[in-house]
Amino acid sequence: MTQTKIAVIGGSGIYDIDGLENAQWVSVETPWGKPSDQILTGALNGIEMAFLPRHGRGHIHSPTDVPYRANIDALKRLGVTDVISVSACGSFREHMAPGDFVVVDQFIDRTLARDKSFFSSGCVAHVSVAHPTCPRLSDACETAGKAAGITIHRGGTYLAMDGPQFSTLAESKMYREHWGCDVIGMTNMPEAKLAREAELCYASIAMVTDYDSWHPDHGEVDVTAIIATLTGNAEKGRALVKGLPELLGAERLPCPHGCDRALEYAILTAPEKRDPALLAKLDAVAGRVL
Ligand SMILES: CSC[C@H]1O[C@H](OP(=O)(O)O)[C@H](O)[C@@H]1O
Ligand SMILES: Nc1ncnc2[nH]cnc12
Repeated sequence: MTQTKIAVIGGSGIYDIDGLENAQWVSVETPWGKPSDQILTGALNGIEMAFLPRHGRGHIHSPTDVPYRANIDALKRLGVTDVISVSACGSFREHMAPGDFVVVDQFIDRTLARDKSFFSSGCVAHVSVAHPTCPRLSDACETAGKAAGITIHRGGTYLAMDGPQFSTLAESKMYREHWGCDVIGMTNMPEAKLAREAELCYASIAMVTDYDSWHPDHGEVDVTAIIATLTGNAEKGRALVKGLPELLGAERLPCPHGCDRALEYAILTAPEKRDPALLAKLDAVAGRVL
């Protein structure tokens, strides 16, 4: 029987979580380099937990330089089954107001300068990301959020941009009016794609911190105001996370949406043509099918 192990990847303003039993920061080495930081492991209501600050404690990594592959590999290596991404985002919708949470279910990936796959020549694989988030895990996040009294919107399209600068007014209007995006951030891609390749269920909780730059009644994006909103609403995030163990339970059944079997038929390179060096690096993320 597989045991549930829930990882929380904390975004800007979230560098720690409290309340874990037997909490311990552990170092994890990966073939893809060092993760953003040590990983806090422990348990919550009898369920194993892991917490990784995406930007590192002290906010060291810029959105493009976050070691996304090392982060996902490290979580997989620790036996994580479910990944909850918590991030700050700008909103393109009036009703998704600062302080609200959005359970993101779609992405438009505008990032360029990032390593987006564990696979490459020597072991070629193509996974589907048509539905990049796990509905089962998203359900749990929505339920936990509502139980914690959070205004939480189910479903939303997240525009992932490189940054670190915020968008121009023309970009902001284009994403909102023509591309149908609901929120914007700089980190959920390629994180979600890599989680799928590693056969991890992934859900994204985006906390609205601002209206980006499109809103006529709000000024330009201001990082000080973003952090103030994040800090002022941090308790909501903590309350949501605390509700997850009970909802997910200790026994991890196969994901009804197949996230944990994403690689089943994905690898195309013939066994005798595979690069042994790359296969060695794939031991954690693809070991199940190699
Ligand atoms: C602090 S404002 C911009 C910064 O915040 C978000 O980070 P994260 O997604 O890790 O919460 C956003 O994506 C930018 O990286
Ligand atoms: N407006 C915005 N654009 C990109 N990333 C953000 N993170 C928080 N607010 C953001």
